Amino acid sequence: MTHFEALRGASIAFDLDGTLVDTAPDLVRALNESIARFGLDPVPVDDVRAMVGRGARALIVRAFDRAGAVLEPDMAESALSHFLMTYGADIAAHSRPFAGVEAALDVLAASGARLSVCTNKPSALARQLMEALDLTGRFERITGPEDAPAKKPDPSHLLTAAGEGDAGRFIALVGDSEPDALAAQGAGAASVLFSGGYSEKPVSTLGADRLFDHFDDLPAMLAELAAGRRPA
Ligand SMILES: O=C(O)COP(=O)(O)O
Ligand SMILES: [Mg+2]
Repeated sequence: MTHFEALRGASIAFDLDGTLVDTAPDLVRALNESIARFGLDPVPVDDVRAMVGRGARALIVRAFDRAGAVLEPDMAESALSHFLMTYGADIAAHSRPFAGVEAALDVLAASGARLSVCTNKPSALARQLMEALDLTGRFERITGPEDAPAKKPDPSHLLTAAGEGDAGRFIALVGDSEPDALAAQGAGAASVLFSGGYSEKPVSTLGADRLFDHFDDLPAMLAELAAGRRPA
């Protein structure tokens, strides 16, 4: 297997929804069941892809905004708890890692990189999904929004996910949307965005250090960035 020496000791954090795993089919089912109770029409899956990334509550708010419907606070609580329950009841019916994810993680791990998850998905659901897809053991840490001082785009989320390590080490966040790019930039880390994920805005407008279309290209891209950032 290929090894990339520049990645030894690097901390590479991954976003979950829309980056490691294509979760939209299960998210859309739970979202549509939750909003149907308030008379809202179903949101098509492609629209949901542009609405994920800022957490479960934001997803509900965006669905109401999209329908031009008023969301009272008690309705928001009820829709959110229904969504969390429905989604958690069958979290990985159709959700699968994107093509090439496991192979890319193998190369990064073999290169000595330390891997973590940095997600705005509620922590318990993130852990449940990772278990269901047998991905947990590949990561040092799964850091959801409840595990950090503040969630993405706050850089403290990425720094919590990256954990302790040498001060000058290479840190990157591999994500798919604006909160990922901003968290990486705020932390002084490299931002690498997947073009096949979920983003409200075109990923090319988010100021990322690199964009990639397929996970096969990711390890070499990270290695090149890490080599460039190495202190002389
Ligand atoms: O659940 C969300 O809204 C976002 O999750 P992500 O940070 O893994 O993309
Ligand atoms: Mg995401």
